[in-house]
Amino acid sequence: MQDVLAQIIDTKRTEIATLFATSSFSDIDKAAHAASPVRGFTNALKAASKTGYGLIAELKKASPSKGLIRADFDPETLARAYEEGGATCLSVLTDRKWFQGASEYLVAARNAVNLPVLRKDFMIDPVQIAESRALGADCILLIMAALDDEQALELEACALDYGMDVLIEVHDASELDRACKLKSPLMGINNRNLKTMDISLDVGAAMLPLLPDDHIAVAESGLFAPADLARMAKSGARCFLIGESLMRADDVAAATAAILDNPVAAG
Ligand SMILES: O=C(O)c1ccccc1NCC(=O)[C@H](O)[C@H](O)COP(=O)(O)O
Repeated sequence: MQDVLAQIIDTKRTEIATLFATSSFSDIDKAAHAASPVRGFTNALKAASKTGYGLIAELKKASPSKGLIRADFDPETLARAYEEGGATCLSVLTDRKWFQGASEYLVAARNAVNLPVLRKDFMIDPVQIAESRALGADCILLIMAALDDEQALELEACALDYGMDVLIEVHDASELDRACKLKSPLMGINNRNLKTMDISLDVGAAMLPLLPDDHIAVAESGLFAPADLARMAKSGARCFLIGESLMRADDVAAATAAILDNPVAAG
């Protein structure tokens, strides 16, 4: 039995074959060059973390580990609530099979706000990078556990050529070593093991201090309360990626403000 990440990557191979059956790379590349200008994702996080926390708030309808997370999932409403609550950037899951996401959600969410947007999907081929820019994405995710060094370099170069930022994601020290050979300074430490789906904040606590000083650390997954952010902050993170805990809130704007521990925005 394959691990979860390997199964998701198999899905991506099938999706890419389907995409190439109907479109050429050059069609998608043209659309990427015609897309609306990028909003600076890394710069927004850098600016936010100078005075407080930077938050990447995730639109996540469902997940392999939790099933359906939010039934009344409306990307425009949720994006506006995140912006109102003080999020710095958005992350939108576009994978259909495993997360009940959609490319359309990214377009709708980005059009509803002024925040930079990460396309949260599983990138293994340059055509997905071009497609992400064509959809309007400002940043893409590269998961080191899903890529070899050559693939990571190629995909990062492709994203940077389109002017997008890249969030590199690691879960252990050997992935971090490999990630440090890339150019992007934005480094996510995922508390979730994507192969087993186990979550432990001990991962962030141990890994965050290992990041070189010229990198911007993003603590990802399993963050449910201000105390969780405080624990990651103690280990060096000023930026956070949060999905499930905010998606489950009745009042998403208030929950966003509250997890940032920002009483003004929380009203
Ligand atoms: O969320 C999952 O179950 C999952 C399973 C397999 C691969 C990736 C997965 N999630 C991606 C993420 O890491 C999270 O969406 C993101 O960091 C937010 O995490 P959370 O706040 O715990 O929803």
